[in-house]
Amino acid sequence: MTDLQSNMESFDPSTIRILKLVTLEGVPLFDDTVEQWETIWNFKAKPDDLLICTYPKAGTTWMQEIVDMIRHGGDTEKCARAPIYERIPYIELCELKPFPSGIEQAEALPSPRTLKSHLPVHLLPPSFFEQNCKIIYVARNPKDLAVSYFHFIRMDKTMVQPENWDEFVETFIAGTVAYGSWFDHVKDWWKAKDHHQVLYLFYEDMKEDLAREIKKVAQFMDVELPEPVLNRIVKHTKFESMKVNPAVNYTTVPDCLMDQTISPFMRKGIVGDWKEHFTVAQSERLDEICTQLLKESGLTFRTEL
Ligand SMILES: Nc1ncnc2c1ncn2[C@@H]1O[C@H](COP(=O)(O)OS(=O)(=O)O)[C@@H](OP(=O)(O)O)[C@H]1O
Repeated sequence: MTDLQSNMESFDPSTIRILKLVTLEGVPLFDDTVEQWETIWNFKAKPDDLLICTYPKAGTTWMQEIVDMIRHGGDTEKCARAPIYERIPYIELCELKPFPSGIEQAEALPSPRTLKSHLPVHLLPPSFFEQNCKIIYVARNPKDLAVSYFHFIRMDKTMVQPENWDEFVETFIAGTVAYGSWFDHVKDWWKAKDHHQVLYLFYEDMKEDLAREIKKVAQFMDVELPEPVLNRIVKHTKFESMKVNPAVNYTTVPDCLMDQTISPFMRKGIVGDWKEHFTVAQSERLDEICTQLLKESGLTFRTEL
């Protein structure tokens, strides 16, 4: 068992508090992140760091496991060495003392490191760009993402609970949720790919043809993937496999922090679940706003396959 896991096991539930959102340069972030902002902003990325960046609930964990499998030649045992949040630190996370912050975890890792962030482009520590680090961005259509975010918040005991789905949709569209406007996030990272080493991928494409998207990731990482290794990675990172894998499904996090009886972290893993949640009016409104806000960017999203 790793130190972090034994810390998890002895975690004192009475230390949990609900995180407030504090706006930093137009983006609501968790208060602990903002308190530690100077340390986060001054994080020293190394040239061989690989960053996985997403708006929350876009398929981060999925990409984390794919990258770790590629780095380890498809060796599933090596990828079970620790939970995903320990193998790939979430750099701006610094809630929950006495756990180490994302930065402390990153600093303790040997290179080459893989790191996770949900930060928008303008808040990413500048060293990632100065060091010309490779960045993989995963985007997901806003309807399925909003549904996933809603259910995640319901089970995450450190987040302010929305009244109900209708209220959540409004806050999501208004960008008053953690990490701010989804529209700005996906658009700004889309623009960033023209100036930096950013591989921009879509959750829906991964669902459509996982092998094809894994090959793109491996090529970006300059790793040759022999067919049997690719097949192993595909099998290991399918939703059905990840759902029952304790190294990625967050079941190692105590229930008092993430109550997966309310909603599992690996919930449905599909494209189109939004149809079970959005009213026709909500769906049409979001479509309209999307068309308006994304039209100049050329970015389009698929909401069904
Ligand atoms: N392998 C695989 N295939 C398909 N879908 C997958 C997979 N792994 C994770 N997921 C789904 O991704 C959603 C969680 O998103 P994130 O990992 O980005 O969450 S987080 O921001 O890191 O908390 C969450 O989506 P929903 O099921 O729609 O809630 C997960 O189920």
